[in-house]
Amino acid sequence: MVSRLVQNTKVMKHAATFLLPSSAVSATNRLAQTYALVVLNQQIPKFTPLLWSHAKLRICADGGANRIFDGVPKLFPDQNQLNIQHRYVPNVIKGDMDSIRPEVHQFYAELGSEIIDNSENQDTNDLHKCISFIREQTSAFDHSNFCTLVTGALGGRFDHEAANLNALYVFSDMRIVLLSDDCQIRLLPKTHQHEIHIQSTIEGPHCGLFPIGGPSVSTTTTGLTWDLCNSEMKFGSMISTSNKVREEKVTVCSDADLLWTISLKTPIHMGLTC
Ligand SMILES: Nc1ncnc2c1ncn2[C@@H]1O[C@H](COP(=O)(O)OP(=O)(O)OP(=O)(O)O)[C@@H](O)[C@H]1O
Ligand SMILES: Cc1ncc(C[n+]2csc(CCO)c2C)c(N)n1
Repeated sequence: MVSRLVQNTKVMKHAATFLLPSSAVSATNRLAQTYALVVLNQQIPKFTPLLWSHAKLRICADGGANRIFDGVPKLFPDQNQLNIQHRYVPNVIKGDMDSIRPEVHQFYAELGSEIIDNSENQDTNDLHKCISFIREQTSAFDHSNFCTLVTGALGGRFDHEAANLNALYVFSDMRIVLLSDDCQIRLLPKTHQHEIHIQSTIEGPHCGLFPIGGPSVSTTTTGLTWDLCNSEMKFGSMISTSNKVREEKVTVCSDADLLWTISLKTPIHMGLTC
């Protein structure tokens, strides 16, 4: 996953193969990753069941449990709603517990979800609490092979969105991908060069690359329509938005932590099997 190339610089590989059914990922294309899924309190993407099937650990952040309870059955309108609710039971529900509805709390508690009430902590949001938990659980794993997928990080209140982006920076040594129906966002830490393997059936072409934690004096890319060549980027000056992927592999090398975002398509296979 992390190989060393020129001048001993580590290369981190990225691929959104979690948006493909397991059967569609070739052995060469497959990154040996273990996934956790965190469901936040925003509309769940229609491919949530696919993420659920890939994940070894499924966590709802407080009101995220309502989203699974209400939202997953709606994705399978022809099926028995209660059966679906019994099939999608989170391992853990964690947060300050001011948003989960009492009947949802009771339903999942009876089905064995571990419920962790952190209402005493009003200094970090529920995504932060969930990722801290994942970090504790996975300390035995090689973090570079572990990836946390997050649904519902975008949309609605901008202070929530800002806190969710901040979580990428707070936990910059972990692989975390924020997902909505329309796009995905991940942090590319400056500690590595990056190779992003584009899954063109499900993502692109629109993409963006920019620093939000501090300026970049020098960023160089390949594989984009508007590549950067030792370019400076900062808010208040140039940032790369409405760019497009031009090749199956995009490379990024920067002196700053950058956010990478790419649009998502809606192919048939993202539709569902439950
Ligand atoms: N509109 C939103 N946009 C983006 N993320 C959201 C939004 N609403 C909720 N979330 C995410 O889901 C998590 C759980 O949502 P919940 O409604 O329980 O929030 P909360 O922690 O009680 O926050 P607050 O009390 O400020 O509303 C939040 O911590 C946040 O990460
Ligand atoms: C400087 C500062 N600003 C805001 C909050 C409030 N806050 C931040 S995260 C959170 C939990 C939301 O579930 C709450 C209430 C704080 N503690 N410190």
